[in-house]
Amino acid sequence: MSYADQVFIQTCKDILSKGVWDTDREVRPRWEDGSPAHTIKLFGVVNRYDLREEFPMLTVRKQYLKSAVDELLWIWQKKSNNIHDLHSHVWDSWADENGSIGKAYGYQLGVKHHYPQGDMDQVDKILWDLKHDPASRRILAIMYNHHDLSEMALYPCAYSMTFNVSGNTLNAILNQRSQDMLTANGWNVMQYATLLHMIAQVTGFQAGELVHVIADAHIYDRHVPVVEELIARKPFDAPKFTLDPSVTDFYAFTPDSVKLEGYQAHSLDPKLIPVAV
Ligand SMILES: Nc1nc(=O)c2c([nH]1)NC[C@@H]1CN(c3ccc(C(=O)N[C@@H](CCC(=O)O)C(=O)O)cc3)CN21
Ligand SMILES: O=c1ccn([C@H]2C[C@H](O)[C@@H](COP(=O)(O)O)O2)c(=O)[nH]1
Repeated sequence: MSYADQVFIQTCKDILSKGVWDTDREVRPRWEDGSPAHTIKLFGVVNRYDLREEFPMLTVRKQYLKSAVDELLWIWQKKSNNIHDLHSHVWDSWADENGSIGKAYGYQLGVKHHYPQGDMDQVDKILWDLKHDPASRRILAIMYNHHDLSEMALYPCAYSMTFNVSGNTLNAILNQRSQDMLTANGWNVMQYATLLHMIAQVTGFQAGELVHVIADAHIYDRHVPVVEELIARKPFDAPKFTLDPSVTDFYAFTPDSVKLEGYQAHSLDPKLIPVAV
């Protein structure tokens, strides 16, 4: 059984059995028909994935790794905030008439800051530190910039990634303030596991643990029956993940740099997953 399935199933069971509904409150997100999208949530979920053991990928529902990696590279490599630079439609509902999602995600990672080593953005600072100062405990990127929140279509959810070296191993903590379990838990985990593999490869480390800290892990009301069906399924084993070993420059990765072997997964009709906006 894929370890990511085990974690997903347990987290969803915990949310459904111990979670708290927000039905008595006003909430921001809406369904397509305009009704409020309520959730049941659990506060403070921490999941650990050891990338040396296996790649964290769901099999209880088929996932599209290349599409997820395309969005990851849109943020971390292209540092774009425009959906015209994205090959999927996952951000369409939050874009303005020019395709912009405002000063969120990729925009924040593209802003240059002044450091003792020179002016660079947060991604290049991470790459510089891992190459020149791997003992540093200050290697992180953060997109939750209060100064610019009023100009973001959606406030960053997966908002910070902290890198930390132990021996030859590169570990990371993904901080996420809000997680839509059905739409994006598997999606975000495989994205940031891939990022850890990529950054480790180009800085000469072995990818180790990804620790995923989620403040508000929730299941939307209309997703509950789908989640109940998914967690009753019998998972397959995790696929084998490989990253093109010839890539030594972070900016040379493409979605085709990732490969999966032996990925077996249950299908799920996308119409069953409406996304609350
Ligand atoms: N309510 C909500 N949940 C989210 O997960 C979410 C937001 N809003 N707003 C911004 C982004 C958009 N996200 C999304 C939206 C849709 C898919 C999605 O439909 N994924 C499909 C594959 C899509 C494709 O490959 O083109 C899937 O099956 O995983 C994934 C992430 C995650 N984020
Ligand atoms: O990468 C992402 C982006 C977004 N989400 C989810 C989490 C929430 O359900 C919504 C955002 O709504 P807020 O009211 O701003 O929390 O999007 C995700 O899970 N992963």
